[in-house]
Amino acid sequence: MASPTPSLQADSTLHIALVGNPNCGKTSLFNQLTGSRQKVANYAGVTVERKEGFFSTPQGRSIRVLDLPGAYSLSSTSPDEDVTRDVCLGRHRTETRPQLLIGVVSATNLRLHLRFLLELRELGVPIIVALNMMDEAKRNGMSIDIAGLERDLGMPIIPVISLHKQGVQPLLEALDRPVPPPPAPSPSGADLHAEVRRLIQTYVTDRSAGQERLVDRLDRWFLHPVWGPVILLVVLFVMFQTVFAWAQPLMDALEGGITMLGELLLRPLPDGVLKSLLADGVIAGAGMVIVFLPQILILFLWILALEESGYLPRAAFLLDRLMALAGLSGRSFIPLLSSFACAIPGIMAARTIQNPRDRLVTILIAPLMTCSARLPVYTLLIGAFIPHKTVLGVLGLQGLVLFALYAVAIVSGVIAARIMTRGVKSEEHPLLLELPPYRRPNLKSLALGLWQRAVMFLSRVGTIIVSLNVLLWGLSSFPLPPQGATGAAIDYSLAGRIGHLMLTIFAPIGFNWQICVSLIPGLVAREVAVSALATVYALGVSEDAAPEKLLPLLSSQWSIATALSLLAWYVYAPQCISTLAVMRRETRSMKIVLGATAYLFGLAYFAAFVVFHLTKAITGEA
Ligand SMILES: Nc1nc2c(ncn2[C@@H]2O[C@H](COP(=O)(O)OP(=O)(O)OP(=O)(O)O)[C@@H](O)[C@H]2O)c(=O)[nH]1
Ligand SMILES: [Mg+2]
Repeated sequence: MASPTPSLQADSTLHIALVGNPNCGKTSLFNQLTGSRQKVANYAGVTVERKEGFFSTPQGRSIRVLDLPGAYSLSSTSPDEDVTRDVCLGRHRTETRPQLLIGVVSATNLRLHLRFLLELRELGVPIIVALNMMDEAKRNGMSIDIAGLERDLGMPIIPVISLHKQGVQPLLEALDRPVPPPPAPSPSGADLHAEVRRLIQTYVTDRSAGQERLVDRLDRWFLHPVWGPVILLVVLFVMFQTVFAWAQPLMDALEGGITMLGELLLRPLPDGVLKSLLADGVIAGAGMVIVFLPQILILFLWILALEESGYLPRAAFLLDRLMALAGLSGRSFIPLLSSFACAIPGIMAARTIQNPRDRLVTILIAPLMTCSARLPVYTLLIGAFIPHKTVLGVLGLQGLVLFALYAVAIVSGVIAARIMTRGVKSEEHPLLLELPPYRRPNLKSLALGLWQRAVMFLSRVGTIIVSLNVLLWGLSSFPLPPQGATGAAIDYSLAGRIGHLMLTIFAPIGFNWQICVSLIPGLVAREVAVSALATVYALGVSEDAAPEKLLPLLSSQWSIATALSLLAWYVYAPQCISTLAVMRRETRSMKIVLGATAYLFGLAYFAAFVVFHLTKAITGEA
């Protein structure tokens, strides 16, 4: 149940915090308790900052709860774990020490998680143990003598399943009882590992012990030195193929719908400024971007399913050698992988990296990983310039080119990192990655995740993209052409003039003035370039010419060299203000941000230049 504002209840509110190892289900539990939708995924290091929530127990006790980043111990060495340590020790700058800790422990990983719990016991703070993932433990044939363990540990233990509301009911009820006294610490100098072994031997029966588990059987394939990388490649390949193949019918339908809606809305309006604003500024612009919703959702469906499946840390393990080539460790993999959705969470996830140099390099190359905002630009250009045909019988050429764009970005990231680290090996501890159990993605949470993405995307279109496009429309429509002018109005406008001026810089890489105009709003957010192109071209036709669709227009007006050059530009250019802002926040250095911006724009220009001239030489275009 969501609760009233904290300030009203400040005095009587119980302050609790969820503490435990990474991936034990703290955020799942937090979401069930508070009704929030914080990110949950099946790998270690998902939560990197504390999150606050409020709820009340069945009997009306109001509670403030903190979800903390997972930690292996209280002697942390990475910025995310620092938060957890500081809160637990009462040393945090803004948080008071919680009155009660919920020690979250996964029943499927007691060997590791009980150790941290024993460390928490030393703190002298009341603790309730939430023994999570009881469903999985039962399925694995495990049984735990909870009453015995509870007595031995001196802390109440509440079995929970954080996948659904009923699963956490027992914990809610426990929170209605008086706060337990702090547990007695272990005798000083006790060997915590030995203590954990004793506890498990005494209270846990694992009927599956000795049998080969599904995890091991799957890992034999997924981590195989030859088959592992082959499977990884196939997974990525299929992913990009489906982005085109599955999305096409949906995109066509959306496009048809938007065109119809536009006509319906615009028909009653007289020709003039208002009609042009709506048609060329809003509908052409926003419509052009909305069409890409299916592709973005398909990409996210894959990302969410992979995140939940437990496969990602395996991929990190396989790519450890590639990371070593870049002078980084496998620990940089997940932050970089998150950057494929969006560089912002990726840069934040770099907090899980202990070594400061590795962390900085990871942050600096994160914007090179292909975020989902590039997808509209990529697919627009691929759709216009790459023929829709299959090669080798089954592979779509368009999907193949998309795959290649991603691959180029990854290789560039590796090279950039190698230059920054000068190939010096990472001093990060050797990769001790936890391999989580495999899990079938839950359909409900997938659907919810996709829904959240769709809402986010549409609200971005409705806010940033529409406003930038309206602004661009204004710049492209005024000042009005002089009396008796013959060309398109945009040629006389401010944007038209700026575009022509920018040609001095961009003509050498094959950009025309329309592309230059679209780059300006595209600096704020990448997708805007697509809607901006739609607006610029819509305004570019003279009054009596019939409006044309953007795609055929581009393929008839641009040379392939220009299209490929723009694609190359988009692989590298740091056109996203929010990414630069997060970089500033995470590194606390404007110098780093300026350096990153300069190196990324430099790379973009260089790559576009090479691609443009190479393509021209190959195709023999003038
Ligand atoms: N079967 C099962 N899965 C669970 C349960 N609780 C959580 N999970 C899954 O466990 C994984 C990790 O959950 P999170 O809530 O992200 O774990 P966390 O402790 O917040 O992880 P970090 O933020 O990385 O420290 C996800 O795949 C969840 O769906 C449970 O009770 N049963
Ligand atoms: Mg979490």
